[in-house]
Amino acid sequence: MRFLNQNQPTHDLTYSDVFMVPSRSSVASRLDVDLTSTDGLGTPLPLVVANMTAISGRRMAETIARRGGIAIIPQDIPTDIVGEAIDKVKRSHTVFDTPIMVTPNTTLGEAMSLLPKRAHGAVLVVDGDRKNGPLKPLGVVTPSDAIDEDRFAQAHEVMSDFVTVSPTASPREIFDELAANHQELAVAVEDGHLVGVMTRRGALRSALYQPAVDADGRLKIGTAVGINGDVAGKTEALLRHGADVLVVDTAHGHQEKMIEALAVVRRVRDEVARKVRIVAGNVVTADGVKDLAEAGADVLKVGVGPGAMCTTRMQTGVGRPQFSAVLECAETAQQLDRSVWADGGVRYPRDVALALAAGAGSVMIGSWFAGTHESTGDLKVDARGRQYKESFGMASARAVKMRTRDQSGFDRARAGLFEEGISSSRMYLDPDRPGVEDLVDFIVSGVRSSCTYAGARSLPEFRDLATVGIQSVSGYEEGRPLSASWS
Ligand SMILES: NC(=O)C1=CN([C@@H]2O[C@H](COP(=O)(O)OP(=O)(O)OC[C@H]3O[C@@H](n4cnc5c(N)ncnc54)[C@H](OP(=O)(O)O)[C@@H]3O)[C@@H](O)[C@H]2O)C=CC1
Ligand SMILES: Nc1nc2c(ncn2[C@@H]2O[C@H](COP(=O)(O)O)[C@@H](O)[C@H]2O)c(=O)[nH]1
Repeated sequence: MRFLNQNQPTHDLTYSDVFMVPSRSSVASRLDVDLTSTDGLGTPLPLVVANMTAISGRRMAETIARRGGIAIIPQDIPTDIVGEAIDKVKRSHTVFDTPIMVTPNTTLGEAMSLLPKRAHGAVLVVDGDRKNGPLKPLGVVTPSDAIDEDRFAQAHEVMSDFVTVSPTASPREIFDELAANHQELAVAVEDGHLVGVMTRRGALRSALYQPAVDADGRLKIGTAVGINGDVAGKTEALLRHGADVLVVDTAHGHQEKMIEALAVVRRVRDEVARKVRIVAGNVVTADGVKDLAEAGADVLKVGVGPGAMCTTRMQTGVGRPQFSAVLECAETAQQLDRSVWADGGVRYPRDVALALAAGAGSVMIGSWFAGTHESTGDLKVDARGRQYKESFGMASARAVKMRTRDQSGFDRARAGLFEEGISSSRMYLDPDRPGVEDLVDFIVSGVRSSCTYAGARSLPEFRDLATVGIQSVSGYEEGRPLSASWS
């Protein structure tokens, strides 16, 4: 990356402070751009879902991995539950989605309450015990099946037929089959047993994206470890459960306790002999990168204070504008043969592109993904009828209370005084992009386009070729679209 007109910045910059200019390009199509991450994880997309309790669970992990990214399960979740989440993700199909399933006797009211958990807009009625053995799909229930029906009607009484496809059908064949039948959801069945579902849009996505898979061809998932408590025991358990990356995470990553924790995580990883990448943070300086790299981190997580749930900068005055933090840390990491994740502050596709131009190997997103069907929270509706999910920061009093649940009442109450995050915020679902895959489409189309503007076919090329300028507030404002006339 270079600065336009050789203008070296005289102060640190946020994503909003910068822009990129186009360069002469030989890349004819945005589809010619390879967005494989450069952090050593090799995920087909450079996108990571932040380890935040309100956001990252197994539905999120499965969905994002199917499209090429990876989710990190937070450190506050009990290890056995994390193990179950890993197991479920690993057993998920890499191409077909997991449907919401109910038994034939489930009430319509209950079936409809489950609908927002996934973006398919349908609930599948199945026969069989989903814990033991194959399931037989019987029908689907959609909101239109529910119109004028009693909430206590049973699913088998209101369900409608579905389009059946073979698991070996191509996305194009499935799309065409659905279009010919004026249907939205296909059910993949093999020997009468359920394999998964695919919507028309899912068929398009399957043709555009590659799943992020491990050496055995199963979907990837990462987990976080804190620096307190039984770091060795937790690390070993997570590795044995099958975690594909370990994120050693704390607010102030450049502290000696982190360096000690990293040594433990690295030792256990080598003993268990699973060569997963170790990510550690958060840091924002070259010195932080050097110390954590020396302590055993493969990837450095960069960002103090840019997060949407974050009160650190207002509480402490500590942090650093994120574009400059990523740029400096990525340069140092590259010299040490390491990589960085740009963590926090991403609100638009442009921010992802700018983080990658600054040298990030992948970009971590939290709050933006909170307002989606796949985040962990329950869907709520405000007084104006807008759908939202509740989100909260991992250093908020709410999260601290959960994290310290094994401590005494006194210690918990004292820890709660040191909050540096928002305990409750509303993340509204965008009616045009209510699913995390809709946001992935939005981000990926933007980033592919950024790459072709720079003349880059891959992320290493993008980092080399991007030309970045510094803009005023009015420069940024000029780029914002208007939803109404200006006079
Ligand atoms: N990226 C960011 O800007 C931030 C991210 N977070 C996120 O919140 C989550 C919780 O992190 P965290 O609060 O570190 O909780 P942890 O449970 O990981 O504990 C942090 C440990 O570091 C010690 N510590 C020393 N100095 C600090 C400091 N300035 N801030 C916080 N802890 C300090 C704490 O001791 P003691 O409590 O006794 O002081 C405690 O032992 C993580 O997921 C983290 O990524 C939190 C804040 C900022
Ligand atoms: N200072 C705080 N930072 C937090 C808290 N919870 C999470 N985070 C950080 O934010 C990013 C995600 O950023 P976003 O803008 O995409 O939401 C996350 O990975 C953490 O590093 C918090 O309570 N306080």
